[in-house]
Amino acid sequence: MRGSVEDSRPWALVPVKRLSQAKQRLATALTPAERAELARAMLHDVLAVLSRATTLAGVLVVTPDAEAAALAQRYGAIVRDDPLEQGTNTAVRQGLEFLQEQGRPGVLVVPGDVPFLTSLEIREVVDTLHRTPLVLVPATRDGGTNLLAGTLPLSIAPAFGTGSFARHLAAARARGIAPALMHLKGLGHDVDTPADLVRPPSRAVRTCAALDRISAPRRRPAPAGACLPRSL
Ligand SMILES: Nc1nc2c(ncn2[C@@H]2O[C@H](COP(=O)(O)OP(=O)(O)OP(=O)(O)O)[C@@H](O)[C@H]2O)c(=O)[nH]1
Ligand SMILES: O=C(O)[C@H](O)COP(=O)(O)O
Repeated sequence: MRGSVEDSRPWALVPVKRLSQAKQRLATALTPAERAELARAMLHDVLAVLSRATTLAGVLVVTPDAEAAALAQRYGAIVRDDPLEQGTNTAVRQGLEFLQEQGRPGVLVVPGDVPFLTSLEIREVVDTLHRTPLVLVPATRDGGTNLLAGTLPLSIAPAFGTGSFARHLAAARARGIAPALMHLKGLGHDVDTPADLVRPPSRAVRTCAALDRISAPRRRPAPAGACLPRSL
């Protein structure tokens, strides 16, 4: 694994479901092939940022999907299978167990659908993690948790799913922990519903390209501040 045992930097943990099953809440707007393409593009952009983050010792991807696993390995991530395929929390727990067995000191749990995250935001989260045992980044719109970071073993159990931010916050407070809450523009924007398909100014080039290809037949004028051109 990247990062020696003495390496005090945390690891990123990315749970990724089978691409063919991804983004069910977009089924009213996108075909299954388009949903898989978008999920793949978003994973690319998430891994591109995490793999370059010098504040992380490594990236662990937990997935049952062979294509997602191959993509993760191209970015230098460690991959663990997810034979159970029983949702985000089971996958995250498998990843946490693995990182703890490896003696890793900390983790950033990052879903695969936050393509607008930035390396600066990751640095800010890691810096904050030096000062507090738990960091939560809420989704801007839907009450979800777009990043959960903590020293290992985690002080709370992963409770991802609808309304997860309030659950994570309550679990921390029940243990007398005041987590650091970070409202971050990039990490806060996950792509779950058709309303999320509007793009912020971003260098998530693969996600933007996928959205362009998907929206081309339905093209409305690109919203102001759409993805920056590839050349930038
Ligand atoms: N390994 C693994 N990852 C999962 C599983 N279910 C969800 N995930 C991942 O957990 C994160 C949050 O998942 P969701 O938002 O619930 O799933 P989604 O595909 O993004 O969206 P929906 O299908 O609309 O719920 C994403 O990175 C998913 O890929 C699972 O059973 N196994
Ligand atoms: O909070 C969560 O469960 C994860 O961020 C996923 O949330 P989502 O299903 O709203 O993407």
